[in-house]
Amino acid sequence: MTANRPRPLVAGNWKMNGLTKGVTELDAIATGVAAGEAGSAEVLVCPPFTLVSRFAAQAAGQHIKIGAQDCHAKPSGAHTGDISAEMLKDAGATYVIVGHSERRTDHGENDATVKAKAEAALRAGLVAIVCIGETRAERESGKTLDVVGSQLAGSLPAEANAANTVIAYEPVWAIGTGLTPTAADVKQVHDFIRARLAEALGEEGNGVRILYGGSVKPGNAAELMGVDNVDGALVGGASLKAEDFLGIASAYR
Ligand SMILES: O=C[C@H](O)COP(=O)(O)O
Repeated sequence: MTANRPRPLVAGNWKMNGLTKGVTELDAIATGVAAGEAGSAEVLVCPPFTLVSRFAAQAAGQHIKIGAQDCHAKPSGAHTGDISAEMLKDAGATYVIVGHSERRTDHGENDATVKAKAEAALRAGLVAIVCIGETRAERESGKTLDVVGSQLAGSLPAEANAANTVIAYEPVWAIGTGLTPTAADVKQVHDFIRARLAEALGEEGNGVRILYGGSVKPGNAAELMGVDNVDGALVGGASLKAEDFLGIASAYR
């Protein structure tokens, strides 16, 4: 384990899942966190846009944060169907995920787009969770560190610091597949990201949280969260059920 690790963050990305009845699941998560099931970890739920305001109201006064899954780079304007970081802040969000591989693939987002969105998040007073990660073909051709390094350099907001920016390393091939890298592979990439953050941000880079994401489940969370420079998890499918999500967060109990 790394000395002086930052406070871990366990974040749930609900993706395009969740209706208003999801409030009961959120309550169950909040109840578990209040009972100490997440230990020292900060716990965040990122529902779809439609639930951000409702969840933020529901989570008020509880030890749980609410975030969103994307934002537009501009604060307002003629952008039909888009949501700005300022709107998310107004709705009660405190975090926003940017550059998830599903956004990069489905919406053609590149590093410049992601950087602009991360900077919009900071402008609005949100914490940006910046996602990076290699595809299976990139890993198999030995390009993982090149890809991750290039995405990090291209996506990191100019004013990044330990309080306003989180990095999420998500190998694309591990998302929703049940596959995960070995602990040694995760360590190699997280150590590399830490070194690059320290180069870019100096001492501040040592405090930036680096999450692992991709098929994190209650059964593998303790091993993955125990790896050096893994400061928490970005969880997809397993964040939809309070019991599973708390089972992951309990790695920090
Ligand atoms: O944002 C979360 C990741 O895409 C991981 O998703 P997953 O836990 O369903 O593999």
